[in-house]
Amino acid sequence: MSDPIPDSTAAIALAPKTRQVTAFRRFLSKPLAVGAAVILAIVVLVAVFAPIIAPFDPGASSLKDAFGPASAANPLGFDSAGRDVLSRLIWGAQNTMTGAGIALIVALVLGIPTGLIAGYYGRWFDSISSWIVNLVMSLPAMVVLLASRAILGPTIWVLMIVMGVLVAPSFFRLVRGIVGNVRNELYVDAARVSGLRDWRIIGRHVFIVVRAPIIIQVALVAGVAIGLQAGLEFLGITSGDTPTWGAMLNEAFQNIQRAPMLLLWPGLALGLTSASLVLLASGLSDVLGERGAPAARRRTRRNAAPAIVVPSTSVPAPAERGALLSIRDLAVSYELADGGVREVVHGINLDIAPGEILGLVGESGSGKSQTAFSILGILPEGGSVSRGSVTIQGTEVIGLAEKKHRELRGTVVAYVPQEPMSNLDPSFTIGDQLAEPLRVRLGLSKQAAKARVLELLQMVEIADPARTCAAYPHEISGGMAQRVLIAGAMSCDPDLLVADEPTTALDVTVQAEVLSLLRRLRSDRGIGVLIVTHNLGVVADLCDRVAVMQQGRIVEQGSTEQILVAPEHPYTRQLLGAALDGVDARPEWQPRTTEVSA
Ligand SMILES: Nc1ncnc2c1ncn2[C@@H]1O[C@H](COP(=O)(O)OP(=O)(O)OP(=O)(O)O)[C@@H](O)[C@H]1O
Repeated sequence: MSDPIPDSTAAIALAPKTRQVTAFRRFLSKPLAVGAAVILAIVVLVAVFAPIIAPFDPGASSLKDAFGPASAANPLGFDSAGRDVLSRLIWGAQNTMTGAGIALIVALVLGIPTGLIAGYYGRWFDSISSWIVNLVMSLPAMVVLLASRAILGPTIWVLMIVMGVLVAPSFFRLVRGIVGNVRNELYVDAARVSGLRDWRIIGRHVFIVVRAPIIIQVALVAGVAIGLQAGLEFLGITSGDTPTWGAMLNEAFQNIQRAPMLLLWPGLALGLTSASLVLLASGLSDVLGERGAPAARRRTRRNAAPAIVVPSTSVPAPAERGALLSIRDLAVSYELADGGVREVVHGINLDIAPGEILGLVGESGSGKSQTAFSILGILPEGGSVSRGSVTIQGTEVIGLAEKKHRELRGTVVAYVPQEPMSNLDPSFTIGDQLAEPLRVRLGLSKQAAKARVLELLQMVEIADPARTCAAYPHEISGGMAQRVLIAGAMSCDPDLLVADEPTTALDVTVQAEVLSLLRRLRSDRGIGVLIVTHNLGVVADLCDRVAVMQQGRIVEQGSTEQILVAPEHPYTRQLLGAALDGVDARPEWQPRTTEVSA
């Protein structure tokens, strides 16, 4: 069957490098930012090639030349010690940049990893690191630098390391804040469910989102570091031995009456460099800001509804456990803010045999997703399995070490989530995202993974796999995105597929196609499927058996035919009734009466 939405594929031809090119073009359209980048590039080149381009030794002095005027050999004249001003300015670029670089490197090394860990994991690491950061931020920087000078000596490089520690909190806070939001993105959950390790998820899916804001922050902090360094030198807090722009300013200021021009050159260099960094940061923030912002689609934390105790209905626990999936007496609980515990799934039993499709139906909040998450071992924070057993192919997964559970995810049990678009990382092409688990989990080479991705896309009936492979998520339709997620779930050839409302976000035609795809995968590959849905149409179309959930309990289960045709439990009847409510009853067929005129 071909994809009915060919329009999206047209856009795909533009795909992979378009974003970088557009960002670069957008940058070029900002004259101030481009000018600033050019000035900074010149300063950096001068700093790097200072030993080659400086005409004289910056420390060589000749008292007879003190305050000597400009000449062809010394275009900017001499300072109070008879040193060549141009050479000192050139070396000053190198030393000033090195000082700012040291502060930046220390700040980045301290701020980014801690911000990533605190934002991603939260808990005790976040509390402790945030406490330390608040402490550092509450310290007056100048006082700390003066104290450091007294203890560690007047060397500028040592003071720049201290400055790096003082500015590290700005990176920590930036990264922690963004990562805290991104960790709730569905595509991060999807990466977790596909069995990827945390460090890989952080490195690949999370870090990419903070990259742009970090670049902008680097430009701003570099300006601050240069300014502070110059301030320290100007106040004479450092030894002043190293030719830096700040040290030149200090020396010039002492002789302002006699040679005011000496202030001009280091002042101009500092002013131009700092202003360029600010302008560059602002330009970058315009250009990269849009890409850096995390997608606004987040999984919202559901509101806990008050617990309603309903009498347990007698659903006999099957005597034998299902060969593929077997759930016995599963209960899921959440910790409450007041220290109490709320049980949301109350001891359910379910079984799935290989090649069987089981529908888990029930109204919103009945516990369907909590059951699915328990199987996958991805219950949200605060939730835990409080009792019971879940086995997949005979392996008990409750209490299984996270490492072992991760090994099962993707290869034995895979997940097809509800919102296709939110589960794809907007920063990577479809091909990249599908290849990732193949390379990491199955150890395929780049080439082999690419070939397998094309096969997978073909398997889920995507019309032009090569184009889709090169497309970003925003360049494909919702139906294609759902197929891509199914392809991703099938990539490591699992035996059990857990699909959470896989058709809810799709229109009716595409829904039908996705259901037929799931049916075909079952018959071709013999996988078992647990499909979570509130749509009885999906159940009728796809499932062999149905379990009906109400308020955390399974109130009835049986074959699809039995549940739909002869439901026993009042709640099942109510569900069926609700499904038919709102549908206009079709009027009874009447033969058309045609009046024949005589
Ligand atoms: N993070 C959470 N913290 C506390 N309670 C939660 C949390 N997530 C879900 N619950 C509660 O668990 C119960 C079952 O939720 P679940 O998500 O399994 O329902 P569902 O049947 O899948 O509903 P839907 O069809 O709307 O997704 C609900 O009462 C919900 O309020």
